[in-house]
Amino acid sequence: MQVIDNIAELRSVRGALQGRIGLVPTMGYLHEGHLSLVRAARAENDAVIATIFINPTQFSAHEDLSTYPRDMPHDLAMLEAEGVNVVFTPTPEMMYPPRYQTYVSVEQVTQGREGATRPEHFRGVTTIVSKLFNLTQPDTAYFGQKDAQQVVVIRQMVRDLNFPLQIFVCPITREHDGLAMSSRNVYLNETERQAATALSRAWQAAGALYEQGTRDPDALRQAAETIIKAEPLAQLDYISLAHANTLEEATAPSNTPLLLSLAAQVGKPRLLDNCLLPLSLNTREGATKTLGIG
Ligand SMILES: Nc1ncnc2c1ncn2[C@@H]1O[C@H](COP(=O)(O)OP(=O)(O)OP(=O)(O)O)[C@@H](O)[C@H]1O
Ligand SMILES: CC(C)(CO)[C@@H](O)C(=O)[O-]
Ligand code: BAL
Repeated sequence: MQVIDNIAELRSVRGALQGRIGLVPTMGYLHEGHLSLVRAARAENDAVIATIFINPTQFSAHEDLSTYPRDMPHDLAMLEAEGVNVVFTPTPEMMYPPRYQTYVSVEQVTQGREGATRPEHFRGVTTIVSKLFNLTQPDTAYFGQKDAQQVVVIRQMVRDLNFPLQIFVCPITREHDGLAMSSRNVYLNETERQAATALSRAWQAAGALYEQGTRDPDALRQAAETIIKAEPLAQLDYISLAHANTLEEATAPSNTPLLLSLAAQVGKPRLLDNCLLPLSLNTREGATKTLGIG
């Protein structure tokens, strides 16, 4: 495995790679969720490039950029064990040198949900992901359903800017009790860790109602909200029930694929979770075929 920390070397190593290239962009502090992306990329490509970069432009001033968890030696050992060919680990100064002034903004699907609470976030994500696509020129790039709005935003960007690549979406990898794996789970103490299961219990309640035939969007949102509100350590940020292709909020009963997504603060971290409805869509194939496919 080659670990590369500068752009010139990355370009030269990329130029020498043959066949189909899969890209897995991450912010590090890797867990099984990240590894599920790496394994999919490994199985479907001739070479895999992973990136580890805590991208400052997607954090607002009050967020946890300086304390975001880091463990580069452990991350590199995990990626090596998975058979990754190249890991790119740039510095912020390399990606955003002095006088840097170019940003990529997707205008509509960035609104609401994560975009409401983190107004600068997606501009940072689409900027860095564009740069990583340009530098690594992958055939396929892998993202997690956990950040479902991010998938929709990136797919919109790929279509609009004609990036010649395919996006694959991997389902959410969970702890045994349902909590979605996330690097920020490390911030949870024991009591908060228990309380954090409210997020998966919330979408499961809405999912069960949906499977029993309920289609009223407010009733589905309400089922999820009741669970979060019953957990004193969880502070609800939003619950959204939206069309999975466009992210337009659902206003009427519908049998087309929906995304129920939610965010809540539990102690220090703000946690995300979601499910596609019908629940049978929460697979790699289901998520790849529905999220952000207009
Ligand atoms: N539990 C998970 N299952 C599947 N994919 C995941 C999971 N967690 C993260 N990913 C995906 O891994 C990629 C890199 O994510 P990132 O490095 O931000 O990890 P994270 O655990 O989501 O961190 P954070 O705690 O900051 O949300 C993203 O495409 C993300 O959606
Ligand atoms: C896609 C990404 C690596 C861009 O910094 C980040 O937003 C993430 O880890 O989901
Ligand atoms: N996976 C999302 C990255 C972030 O929270 O900035």
